[in-house]
Amino acid sequence: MCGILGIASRTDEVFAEIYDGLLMLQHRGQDASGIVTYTGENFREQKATGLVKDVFDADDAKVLTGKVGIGHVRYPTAGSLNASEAQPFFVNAPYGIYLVHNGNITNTTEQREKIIAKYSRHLRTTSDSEILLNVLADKISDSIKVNGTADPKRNLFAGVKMTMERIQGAYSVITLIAGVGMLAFRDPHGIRPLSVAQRTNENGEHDYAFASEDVAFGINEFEKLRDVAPGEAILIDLDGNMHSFQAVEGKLTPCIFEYVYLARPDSMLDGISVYKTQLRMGQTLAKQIQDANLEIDSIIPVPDSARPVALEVANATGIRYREGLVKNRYIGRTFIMPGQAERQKSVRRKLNAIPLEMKGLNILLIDDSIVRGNTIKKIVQMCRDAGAKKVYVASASPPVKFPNVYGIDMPTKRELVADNRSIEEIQLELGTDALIYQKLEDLIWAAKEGNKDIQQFDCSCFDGNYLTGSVSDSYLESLENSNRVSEKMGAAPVAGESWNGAKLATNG
Ligand SMILES: O=P(O)(O)OC[C@H]1O[C@H](OP(=O)(O)OP(=O)(O)O)[C@H](O)[C@@H]1O
Ligand SMILES: NC(=O)CC[C@H](N)C(=O)O
Ligand SMILES: [Mg+2]
Repeated sequence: MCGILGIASRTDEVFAEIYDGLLMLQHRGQDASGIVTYTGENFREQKATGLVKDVFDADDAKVLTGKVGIGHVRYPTAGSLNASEAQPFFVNAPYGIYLVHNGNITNTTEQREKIIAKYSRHLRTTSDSEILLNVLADKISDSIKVNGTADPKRNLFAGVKMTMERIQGAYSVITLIAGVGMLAFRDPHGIRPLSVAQRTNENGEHDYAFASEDVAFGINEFEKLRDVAPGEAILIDLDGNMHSFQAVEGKLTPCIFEYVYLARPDSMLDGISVYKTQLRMGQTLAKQIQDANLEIDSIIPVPDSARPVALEVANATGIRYREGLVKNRYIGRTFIMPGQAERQKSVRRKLNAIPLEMKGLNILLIDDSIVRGNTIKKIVQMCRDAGAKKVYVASASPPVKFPNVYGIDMPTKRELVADNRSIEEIQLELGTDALIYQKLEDLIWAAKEGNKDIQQFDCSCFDGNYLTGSVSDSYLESLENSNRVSEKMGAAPVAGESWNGAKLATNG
């Protein structure tokens, strides 16, 4: 997952607005940040590895002028960690296009070959997003060849349609196109979120914004219009008019893990409140906890993301809720930190047990998910060290058993603690006195209650069902061996080098 944002406004303060909006999306990616604005003549770009607050400064506000711009916060799920893969990406023809992407493209190998062999393009990085941009550019060019240059909107929409027919995987995208405007589109399954918002100035004119989560709108006084439909493209032209086009037929199957962990609780995605979904997850989990007949003195959430679930479990079971773990708020999200060693160390830096809530007590820890198991394993030990008598654990989502290929960093099966283990074996591995997982049907119910029109969710990390088509073993292998290093080295690669010493393609 990454966070993407775009604003087409009538004021010249778009850089500051994108900056503020990206801060609201920081939880979606902490590896790199980037913003590009368009002055009407030129693009102005700044991107680097790091958090939004570290990548941009007051001088950027002077340089990145213009009324329209797009931004990105990255959490790498394909390609490498290298700074050259920070987004937005640029291609200079046709028009000059900048692109930001949230998701993962699953047929990159064949698309890479086609781009190079058929269109004689050169790719500068190992990023799937760069491939997506180049396919889009090729397809818009193809349309220009057939239809001429007179109607850019027609060429853009035709280009998006052909791109959607060629690209597989998950993609929510915003592009900035010289002389034309801001174009956004969402894959035909709508796996990753994307919504559009509007605000009206005193002259009755509209500004528009796109964002991964609607929580990014309020800070700039935008009001959400709706979610972008799966398979839809929306263009905001440079005169501030909005045009929509259903590029291909879509069927909404959003990623259920967004509601478990990725999105902020104060966001609404595809008509579903993340917070309310988490409360409902608490209701269903409570039933299982009651059925387990454990003697529990207190329910303790693993901060932050498990709090709403734990609160509702406590309400439903009548067992007291206690804050027994204190979070150091200056440490980032651990699950999305690259490198296994880094993740493990950061759990210890991040959370600390309150002995008063532990000594001689039977506690039930609740977390939203158990992925690699690093977080909960460390916490269980920490609680025992602080004097807990029994440490039970409940996960608000089912066992994560399959790689995620749609933009969440769960690339390899074998690094998942639930891979090839029974619940008893996982319990043993994590060192808990009892282990309870949410049932998948309960999780689906919790999300679906928010929007009964949604027939199906992408639950692939729980059930291995890849809705965009079967995912080849070679693709999974390529993700596993990608230059993101993941847990292989336990650390980020030296600039210009991958985990196995091969040179990364940078700034070629
Ligand atoms: O099993 P693991 O691989 O350790 O990953 C699972 C943990 O990672 C996430 O927390 P994280 O610390 O990223 O963020 P949070 O503070 O928002 O909960 C998630 O909420 C779990 O606690
Ligand atoms: N998590 C994401 O959405 C990442 C986008 C893209 N696959 C990248 O790795 O940069
Ligand atoms: Mg957590």
